[in-house]
Amino acid sequence: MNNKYKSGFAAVIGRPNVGKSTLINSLIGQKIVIMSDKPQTTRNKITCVMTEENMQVVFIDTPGIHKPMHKLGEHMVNAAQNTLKEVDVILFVIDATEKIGGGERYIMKQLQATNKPIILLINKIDLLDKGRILPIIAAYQAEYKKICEEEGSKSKTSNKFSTVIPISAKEKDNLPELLKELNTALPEGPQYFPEDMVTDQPERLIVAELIREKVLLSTRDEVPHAIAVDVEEMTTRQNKDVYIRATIYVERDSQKRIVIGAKGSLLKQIGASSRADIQNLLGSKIYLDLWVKVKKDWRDRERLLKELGFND
Ligand SMILES: Nc1nc2c(ncn2[C@@H]2O[C@H](COP(=O)(O)OP(=O)(O)OP(=O)(O)O)[C@@H](O)[C@H]2O)c(=O)[nH]1
Repeated sequence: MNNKYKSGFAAVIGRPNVGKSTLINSLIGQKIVIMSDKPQTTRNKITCVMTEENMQVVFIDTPGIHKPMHKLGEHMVNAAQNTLKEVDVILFVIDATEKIGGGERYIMKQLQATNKPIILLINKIDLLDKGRILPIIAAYQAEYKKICEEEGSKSKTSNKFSTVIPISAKEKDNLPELLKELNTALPEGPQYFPEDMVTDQPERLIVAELIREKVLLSTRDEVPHAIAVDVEEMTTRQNKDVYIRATIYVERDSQKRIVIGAKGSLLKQIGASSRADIQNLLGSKIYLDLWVKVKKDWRDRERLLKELGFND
């Protein structure tokens, strides 16, 4: 029956750290979405395109929905809420090893207002005994029903998830089931993007995300999320080598000292590992010129947010 070509948009929603980036990477098979052990690292909406024989899915990797705390938080929340209105299907990812908490309830409150099909993905099942999965599914279904009733859900859909699939994004368990459900949920449509296209984000933004990931990984907890990376120049030389100049923005002098490290040692390390990843991504030899600058309270400056690409 399903032999018509399908295409459309799928939003990936979930609390920070539940595995959204890992899921997209597993599905698309290339490292393009920032991954780190720190929560809330996915700030840009990176759109990935997955082209299969029977469908093309454009994944919107939303920033984790959470309550606004400062301006940057508001941007993230707005981006995620707008995304919900534009898509054909919503993937709600939860971490099976964590109890349902305020974060999940907050998201479910927003989901009940949409009339889009919602696929609940119970992620990280590789960390659980099989017997523990069914009670988790039941708990989520009961909680969602309760929230829909409390909110007097006006949506046309029933107060149920369309489908629930236990998965392991890391081990790629049950991902074929997910593809099947996506195919059912998507409307008939053309292949919008060329087959070899994986993301529609400009390369500069991806390069900035890769560098940002390296800074977060190498500084551990010493430099919080108060960093941004701006790729100021990216030029391909005649011999096809690529020259990249990028600036890491921090909020305080002390953070600048940490990122640079003793005699520049940490910055060198960040540069080396970033270069390796970027080389992999672009397939060319990379010259990376990295700078660190202090911009105080940059999180609350609208203009700067725009400059750095957080402009929706
Ligand atoms: N064991 C296990 N770990 C997983 C799985 N999926 C993700 N993880 C781990 O969970 C952590 C967070 O994963 P991410 O993919 O960065 O999470 P995210 O939801 O994109 O996080 P934000 O970008 O902060 O919103 C990483 O350490 C992943 O390796 C899984 O299926 N099993």
